[in-house]
Amino acid sequence: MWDRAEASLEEGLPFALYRKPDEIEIHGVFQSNNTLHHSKDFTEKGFVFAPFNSESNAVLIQPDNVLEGSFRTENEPSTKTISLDESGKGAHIDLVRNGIKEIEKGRLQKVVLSRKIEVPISKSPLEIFETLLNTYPNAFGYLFYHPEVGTWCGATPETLVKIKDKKLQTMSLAATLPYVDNKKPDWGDKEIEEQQMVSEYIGDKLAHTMERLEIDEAESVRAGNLWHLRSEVSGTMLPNLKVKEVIKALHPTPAVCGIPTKEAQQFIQANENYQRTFYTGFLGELNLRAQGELSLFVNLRCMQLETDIASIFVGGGITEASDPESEWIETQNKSKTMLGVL
Ligand SMILES: C=C(O[C@H]1C=CC=C(C(=O)O)[C@@H]1O)C(=O)O
Repeated sequence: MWDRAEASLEEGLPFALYRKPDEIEIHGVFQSNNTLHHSKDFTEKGFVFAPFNSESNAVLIQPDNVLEGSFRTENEPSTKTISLDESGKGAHIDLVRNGIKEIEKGRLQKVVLSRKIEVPISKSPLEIFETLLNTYPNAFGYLFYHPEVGTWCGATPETLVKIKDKKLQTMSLAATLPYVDNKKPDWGDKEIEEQQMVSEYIGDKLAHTMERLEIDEAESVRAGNLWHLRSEVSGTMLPNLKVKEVIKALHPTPAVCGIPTKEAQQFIQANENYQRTFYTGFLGELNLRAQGELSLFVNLRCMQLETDIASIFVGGGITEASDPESEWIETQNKSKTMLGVL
């Protein structure tokens, strides 16, 4: 599979390699020509790669060749010290301040604000992906390539939605604290409220589409060097509900956009200093195992790889209680996830 991926990169042919959280199997979806396909309504078969902007088309890698293999994780001792760069601090703090002002005016309840960090790289995409698989066994780890889209990889902790036999699973994931050895996180009111907003939003959005819907209590989950708060959400879809409607209800969730969605999207578009493209979009298997079965993840803790440069994307949820300096530190901490594999 690795040779095939290497050859596809050389020949400019699209593919996706991925490993689901806590699994050992690696899957490869390879397309045998370089056509840029899109998914119209998520009934197609393949690997989907969708941008943040829900109005734009989702890219589809057609499964001309599907390969499976296993990957034995070697726990690479992390000897590396990650040096963090303070450039971009002023601009990010201003962005967060503007977000808080907008919330105080009552136009928004929450908004997720992000930035891009560019770093030089010397490793190949496959070397980076191998380190990523070794470093983050609990995440959804992927390497995506399309000559017209670029090369992306990531280790995301967030499921957008899994559907099988009309049974749906998703999650409300928000709030961040750094991981400290042998210590449980001590969540403050800001974080608890931030995650509750996401749970309530998902509940409201899905309620009318489900026969049954359960939202579990929030629990602390570890994602690399970070802690998050997560509630598992599960339900049974109404018989005639289409997958497209479920995705429309869920993407973009307030874990990556905000509340209300449209106003938060407009604020992000007008105020972030770059284009998110595929960061905070979603990706994964579409009808590959059976029609109506999918396994999609939110594109977080990710980066776009170019020949000598990687663009790492990091953001955080802003509420009225946010402190700009802490939000800056949070994005610095989040950047360590990808910096650690370069
Ligand atoms: C937007 C990101 O994280 C989201 C997911 C979990 C926790 C988040 C937070 O604490 O703000 C964010 O909502 C990111 O990692 O770039």
